Amino acid sequence: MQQVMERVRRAHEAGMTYGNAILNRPTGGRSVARGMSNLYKVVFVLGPPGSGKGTQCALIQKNFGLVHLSAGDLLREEQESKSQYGQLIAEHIRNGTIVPVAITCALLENAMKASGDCAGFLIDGFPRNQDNLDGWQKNMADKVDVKFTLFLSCKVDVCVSRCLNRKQGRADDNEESLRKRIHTYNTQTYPIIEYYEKLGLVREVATCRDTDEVYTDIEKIFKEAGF
Ligand SMILES: Nc1ncnc2c1ncn2[C@@H]1O[C@H](COP(=O)(O)OP(=O)(O)OP(=O)(O)O)[C@@H](O)[C@H]1O
Ligand SMILES: Nc1ccn([C@H]2C[C@H](O)[C@@H](COP(=O)(O)O)O2)c(=O)n1
Ligand SMILES: [Mg+2]
Repeated sequence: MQQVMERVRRAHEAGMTYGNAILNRPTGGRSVARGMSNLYKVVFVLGPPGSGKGTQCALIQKNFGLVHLSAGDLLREEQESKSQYGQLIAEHIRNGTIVPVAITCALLENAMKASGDCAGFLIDGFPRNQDNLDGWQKNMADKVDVKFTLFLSCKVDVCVSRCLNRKQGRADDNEESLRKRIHTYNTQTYPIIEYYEKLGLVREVATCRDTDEVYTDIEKIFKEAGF
């Protein structure tokens, strides 16, 4: 994981201020924007913790050639890479609160720039609150073409049970963190889904079903969207 972040870091040229520190941010290498008519396609993937975002994104990536970027995974990698933001990120993850967008948006943009050619990006777990949305609009809106938001809906008890049985050693897969993560989802993330819904940009798929059944519905959505 550290190697991935190092590769991403080497692509950086300029600094981005955040608080008293600098989070390096790429300006060189391949641009995210590929001309006015050829912007990278982006699909946001949102839903409660454990709804199956990572699981379904892996299938979409495999079958449609979009690159899966999980904001949570990028933050965990950044934390593990002895980043100056490691402690801040760890605290947010444990408390189920949302890391300031300057960090997350820079990680996402860096990862996009470091990716090879692809059909687009699946941005999993972002934008997760108003701060995420504002930061994205400010820094990325004119560089990408957001096709839609895939909303994976699922009952809370099923989500919690999946996370508690996930066994990936995540610091936040415990009952206390999950309670906080669900609260953050309900109060901060769901309003973002409602925002995209008002724009006619939400495609909802219920995920309290077998993985294959869920994916069949998702596949139709991506085909209809021209992927
Ligand atoms: N449809 C499904 N049926 C049963 N188990 C599932 C299903 N989808 C995912 N899972 C399992 O539930 C757990 C959580 O799935 P996943 O990691 O994809 O969720 P997530 O939405 O990315 O969660 P988080 O927001 O916490 O990262 C995993 O162990 C996964 O294997
Ligand atoms: N946009 C984001 C995405 C994630 N985080 C932090 C806080 C989340 O609870 C944690 C885990 O995310 P997940 O892997 O469940 O998608 O990562 C954030 O602060 N901002
Ligand atoms: Mg996930």
